[in-house]
Amino acid sequence: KNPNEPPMVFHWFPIIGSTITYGMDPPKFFDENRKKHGECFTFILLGKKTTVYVGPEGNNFILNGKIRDVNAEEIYTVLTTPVFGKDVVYDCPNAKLMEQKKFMKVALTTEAFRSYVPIISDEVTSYIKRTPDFKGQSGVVNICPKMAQITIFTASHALQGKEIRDQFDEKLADLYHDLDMGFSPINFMLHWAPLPWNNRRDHAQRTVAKIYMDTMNRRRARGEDNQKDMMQHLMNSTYKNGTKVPDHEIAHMMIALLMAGQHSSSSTSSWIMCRLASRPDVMEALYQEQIDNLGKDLPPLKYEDLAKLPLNQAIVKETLRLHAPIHSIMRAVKSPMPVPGTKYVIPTDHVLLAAPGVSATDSQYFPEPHKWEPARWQKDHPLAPSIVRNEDEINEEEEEKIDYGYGLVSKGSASPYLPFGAGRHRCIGEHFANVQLQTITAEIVRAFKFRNVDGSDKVIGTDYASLFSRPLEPANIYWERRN
Ligand code: HEM
Ligand SMILES: N#Cc1ccc(COc2ccc(/C=C/c3ccc(C(F)(F)[C@](O)(Cn4cnnn4)c4ccc(F)cc4F)nc3)cc2)cc1
Repeated sequence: KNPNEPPMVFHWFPIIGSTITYGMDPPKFFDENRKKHGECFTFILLGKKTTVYVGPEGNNFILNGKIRDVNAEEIYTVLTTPVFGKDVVYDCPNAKLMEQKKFMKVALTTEAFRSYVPIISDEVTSYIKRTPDFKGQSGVVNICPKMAQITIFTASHALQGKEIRDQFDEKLADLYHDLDMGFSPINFMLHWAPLPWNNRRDHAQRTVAKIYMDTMNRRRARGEDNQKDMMQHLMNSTYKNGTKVPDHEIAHMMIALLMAGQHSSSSTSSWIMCRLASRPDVMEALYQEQIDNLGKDLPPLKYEDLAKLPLNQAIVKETLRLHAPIHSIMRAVKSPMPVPGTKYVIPTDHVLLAAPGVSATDSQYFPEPHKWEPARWQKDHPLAPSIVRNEDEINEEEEEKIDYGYGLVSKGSASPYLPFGAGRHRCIGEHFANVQLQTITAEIVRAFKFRNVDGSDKVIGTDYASLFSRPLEPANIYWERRN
């Protein structure tokens, strides 16, 4: 029992430690141990001493840690590099990742989002028309695979461009599935194993990268540089040391963006649909909000309309508060880290684990924290977060911002709501995700009324076994077409 280290969670076996209890239900594991040991405690995850530090202080300690103290790529590269490809994201020095994030973020402009809204709307409406599961006037559907389909089409078309999206129908869909099989927590441990799915993953990675590189060569051969999509922007980008971004790195960044956009949005949009089915009253309020603000003939959605639908925006915010796709953010400790206000010094053989979702469901910040109540994000609502009146206000007014090389990001050290992380590794896809999710939600609300099959307000449990927490399957929803 070392007084200079955080308390250790009791466990019977070495190696296994608390892996199963944590892996089955991370939020329950965090809550139980926070009550026993306080906000900072250590447990054994697959043989690694893993120190959890929750709450705004913990989020700040880990997410705003100095680059000489905390390291992301050492933990994540075994998972991401076989799937994305070499020399990008976690397979390069952090300074290079910061430049890559700048390139990616610069291409995600308001002007680009203006063009994405009609694209996403069309993908949703045409999908609803052509898929057999939505034939007829009403029925029951297992919603997760449908949302995965809708998100892959919208994410690939908007983020990757039409020529890539059109290849998605045939071979890319299967290749994407093989790539995806490699994206699982088991590969944190078994990434090296010549398991059948790891061989398929490697073949898929090489094939998908080749599709991107052939597309780039075709564009050059035809002198086409007018396309205003992500690939074109990356082709025109140059690192600070003067070298142009090599084609294989462009292809690998495109795969990374596709994986990020797909998993986070398909999980979040599935949760949105499950939550709407549990609250038909909210779905009606959303429909009425569109009529009140866009006119009863509901003209085709455009980017500017999204800002006129505050409840629609709050749906995404509240769903991410209860269902953040990334429940555990991890860092390797590179030099002993004293924990302010305690006598703990975290040694370099520990891994740090931040769990922003813990403070997002803490009644100290959010009254009735487990109630899905999108209206709480509107001013003066009885359940409005006391400290976080509205996360944007905190960011604009009081919150400190720092530029790590890809634009100003909030430290988020005061905020108990950080579904997109904070600090150096903060998400650059937040605005794209909001445009995509709000557009998908608004189109689904126009087309259907949802309710739970048993008419209750219950919501399905969470599957934590995959990399991104998502609804347990099947998540059946009763749908009825609005005529
Ligand atoms: C609801 C949607 C999303 C959520 C909740 C989300 C969440 C996050 C979180 C929590 C992080 C920090 C990870 C860490 O600190 O280790 C992150 C980083 C990142 N995300 Fe997202 N994300 C979403 C969508 C996207 C999209 C659509 C893209 C790309 C278009 C994207 C690209 C990235 C990138 C490039 C990083 C930086 C990783 C790093 O710097 O280490 N994300 N995201
Ligand atoms: N027995 C057992 C047993 C034990 C344990 C468990 C569960 O344990 C854990 C522990 C940690 C984690 C971490 C999730 C994690 C981290 C990084 C990434 C990522 F890097 F991939 C990402 O951030 C993803 N991202 C960002 N924005 N959108 N997507 C990203 C970044 C940049 C980029 F360009 C593309 C990206 F897509 N993805 C996911 C998940 C589960 C289950 C069972």
